[in-house]
Amino acid sequence: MSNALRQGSTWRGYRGLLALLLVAACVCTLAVWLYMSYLDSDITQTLVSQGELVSPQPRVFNIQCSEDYENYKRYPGCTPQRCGRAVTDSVVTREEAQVLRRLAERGLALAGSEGGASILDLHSGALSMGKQFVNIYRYFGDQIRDVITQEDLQLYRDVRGRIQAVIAETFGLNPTLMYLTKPTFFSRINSTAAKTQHDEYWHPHIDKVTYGSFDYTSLLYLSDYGSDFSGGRFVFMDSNGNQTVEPRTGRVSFFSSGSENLHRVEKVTWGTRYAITVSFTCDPAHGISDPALP
Ligand SMILES: O=C(O)CCC(=O)C(=O)O
Ligand SMILES: [Fe+2]
Repeated sequence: MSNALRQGSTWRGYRGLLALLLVAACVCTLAVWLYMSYLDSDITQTLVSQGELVSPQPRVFNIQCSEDYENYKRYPGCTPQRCGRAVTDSVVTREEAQVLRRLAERGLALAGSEGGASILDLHSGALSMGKQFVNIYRYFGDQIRDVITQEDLQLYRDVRGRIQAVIAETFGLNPTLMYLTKPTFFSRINSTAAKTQHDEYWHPHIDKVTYGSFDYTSLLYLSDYGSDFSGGRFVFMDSNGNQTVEPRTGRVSFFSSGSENLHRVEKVTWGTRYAITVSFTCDPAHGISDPALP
């Protein structure tokens, strides 16, 4: 074989190998990309499960505050310097949560949404009724005193105060510079199909955007994931995956309300889920007083 011929076939061999390598590299890249996007969409970690007891200290997960805070007015002693999320089972006892749950049951039994999500806001008096809301204080007048007692309201105030204290301690805030803000409400969720937008509790959202005044959100759970209901886990949606909190009677979950804590609630698939949303603002102008009977 002449030299030129030999060189030509060697070159063709190289070209073939190169093409093969290129195809292999492409396939590898595609596989890695598919795997990464699969992981991205499917990583769900349980932050705290229903069966655990987080006590005596809250379990705290620090996260970087979002840049949104640069656009908000700062209130020293309250505006988040540190952001994050935390869960504690030692701020509200199971017995206290059961008293509040019975209050929620009695209140919501007065009416309720036609769809699967009803709320009762003791501060404004708003109660879901059919496809809308009524004001319990106007609609039921003095009869409401049979449903909501002074002891219930005292318990709400106590619990609110303790939640405020644990949030302040966890995030290094001055509790006297945090104010309860609206809406503060009991929620009852079951698996009935939504009838109006008010029933669509499962959409991902940022509390600071949805509610405006919120700086710190807390949720007090009044029923148990797995035994009272299924679905209905709380989901923090992070860019690298989801983290869930499983509701447990008496469990308090709290977090900074900015976009670092995008979240949603899974659809409830059976049973009934009760919770209370208790939130705080740093802006005294958005503060409200504790719920009281008129
Ligand atoms: O009930 C929950 O777990 C969360 C509700 C919620 O995200 C909200 O009220 O903004
Ligand atoms: Fe929320």
